[in-house]
Amino acid sequence: MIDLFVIKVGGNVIDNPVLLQSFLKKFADVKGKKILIHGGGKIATRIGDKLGIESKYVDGRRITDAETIDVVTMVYGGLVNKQLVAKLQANGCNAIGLTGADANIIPAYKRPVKEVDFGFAGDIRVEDVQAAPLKALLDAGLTPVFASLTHDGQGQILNTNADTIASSLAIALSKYYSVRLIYCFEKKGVLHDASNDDAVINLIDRVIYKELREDNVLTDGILPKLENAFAAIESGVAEVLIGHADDVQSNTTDTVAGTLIR
Ligand SMILES: Nc1ncnc2c1ncn2[C@@H]1O[C@H](COP(=O)(O)OP(=O)(O)O)[C@@H](O)[C@H]1O
Ligand SMILES: CC(=O)N[C@@H](CCC(=O)OP(=O)(O)O)C(=O)O
Repeated sequence: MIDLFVIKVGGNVIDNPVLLQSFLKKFADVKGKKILIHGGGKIATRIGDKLGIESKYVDGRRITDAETIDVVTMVYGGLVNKQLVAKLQANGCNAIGLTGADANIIPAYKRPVKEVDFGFAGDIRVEDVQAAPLKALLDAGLTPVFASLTHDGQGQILNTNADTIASSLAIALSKYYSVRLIYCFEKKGVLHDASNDDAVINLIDRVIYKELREDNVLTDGILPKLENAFAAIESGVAEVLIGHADDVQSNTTDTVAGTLIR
């Protein structure tokens, strides 16, 4: 099988022009077939603030009411996606910007209201993801760049966590490719101590994950990231890595830097 790199870039990198520039150059230089996934939660929060629309999160997921879905559609699908595509083009990478609504690649359903009403937040059933149009774009030599938006098939855009989109696409594309899923963020990997950037844990399996959780080593966004990483590795994705955006290139080779998920 041909290799495919499915790479997600984190919100703290997108929000840092120096880190972002360096990441995009390295991403553009990655050899072979690749896909980029992004969110941009921090930028959406800032622009929402300017418009008087306050951002609320529960369990790391944004409460996406009617005003908020318009903000995130504009920010993720417009501003961030098109800026990333233009910057990749400037680096010689023939990128094409997409949301999950384009070519019906990521159908989703509105999260049912239980204790919390997340509004227009979309959950994905991996079996619904349409990998064939993505393969056609990859075969045409293009590099798809996905904003963290999906749709319900009835005309409604939904807001879906970018880590979840990355793992869902990686799983769906595993029928065509040997996929390496790489989560790039502003830390060198999953850390023994979140304040010590050098305390990288080289390998995490379910047993180690349980121990780390019991020891309260993992908090905030790293928890859903690891859940998405395990979902991928347990559903046919060949390799899953979590590492620094600056290490993206070595993480597409054998000289892995960061945390390997098994
Ligand atoms: N043990 C840990 N190792 C690495 N990051 C951790 C750890 N515990 C908590 N974190 C936090 O998790 C965050 C990553 O999650 P998140 O912000 O959702 O990522 P992204 O930027 O990719 O969207 C890090 O910025 C860090 O603050
Ligand atoms: C439903 C939900 O929470 N969606 C996320 C999508 C963006 C995202 O995941 O961006 P980062 O990877 O940059 O955090 C949000 O709006 O924050």
